[in-house]
Amino acid sequence: SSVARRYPTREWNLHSFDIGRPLGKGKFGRVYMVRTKSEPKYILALKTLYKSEIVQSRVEKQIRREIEIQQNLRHPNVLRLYGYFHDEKRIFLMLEFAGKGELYKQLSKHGSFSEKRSARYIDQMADALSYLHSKHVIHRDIKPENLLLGINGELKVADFGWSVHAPGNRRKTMCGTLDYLPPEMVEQKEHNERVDHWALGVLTYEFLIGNPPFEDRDSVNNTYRRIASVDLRFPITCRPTLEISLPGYLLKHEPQDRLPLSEVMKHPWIVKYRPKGQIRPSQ
Ligand SMILES: CC(C)NC(=O)[C@H]1CCC[C@H]1Nc1nc(Nc2ccc(C(=O)N(C)C3CCN(C)CC3)cc2)ncc1C(F)(F)F
Repeated sequence: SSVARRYPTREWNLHSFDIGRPLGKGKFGRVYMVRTKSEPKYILALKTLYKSEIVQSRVEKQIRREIEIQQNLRHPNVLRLYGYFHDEKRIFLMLEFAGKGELYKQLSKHGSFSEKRSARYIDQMADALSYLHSKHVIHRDIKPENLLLGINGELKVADFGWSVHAPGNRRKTMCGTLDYLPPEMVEQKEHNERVDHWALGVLTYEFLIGNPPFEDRDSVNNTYRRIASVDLRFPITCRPTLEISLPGYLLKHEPQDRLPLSEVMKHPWIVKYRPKGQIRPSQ
């Protein structure tokens, strides 16, 4: 854009920052809380990626795509990537600092979330996903570990390492949990942005119940089978009210049968817990 031409991004380097406390370990290196030395003093999260590890895991293309995609995104529920720089050994991502940290830590601490908290997170997720899909970006890796919390507890979708421009056909082998994979990815078929609708259904279920719906801790193959057959079961103890119905509309085998995100945001359970007086961009 013309703005970029007039204000070229200034050269950033490690000396531009005061390094604060480590926030934890990312996939390819540590994450630090940092502050810019020059005014205005910004607090950021600086994510370190070791080039050697990126080359070894052959994910250079993925990292490049993650940077290119996330740098162009602007949404309150999507973690900002302000810029990046590198030295001979490392790449540094200048990311938005999420004041309340990692959502999965809250989930494991509480076991599961209340209806109100779950509904508010899912509402924000649906908003973020409809924004991403409007830019033809599929996240493809929605799960609690990839969600952060802003200073006011607002949800921030992060880690675009697996995101692609739709439609996608993943070639790399997946790592990490299978629990969030939809049938079409388990069956290695072509997939589209509806994979994120499926993952939203898994996320809703896990927030409310405390574990993902198709999990089988003992057998990966059985998890595959349960996903492919959409073997969805609700614990007898669960409250047979509205809140359980949302996963049922998203966890459909056929991608086109999954509830559109605009409908998720109008679902009675979501509307019921939306903060009063909160306006939503009209879908
Ligand atoms: C999505 C992705 C997969 N995940 C990540 O990248 C992880 C890897 C390591 C940290 C996190 N990355 C980020 N974390 C924050 N904020 C943050 C994190 C942790 C705490 C926290 O609870 N402690 C320090 C606690 C404080 C209390 N003590 C006891 C334990 C640690 C507080 C704030 N902002 C931005 C990022 C980002 F993403 F920009 F890098």
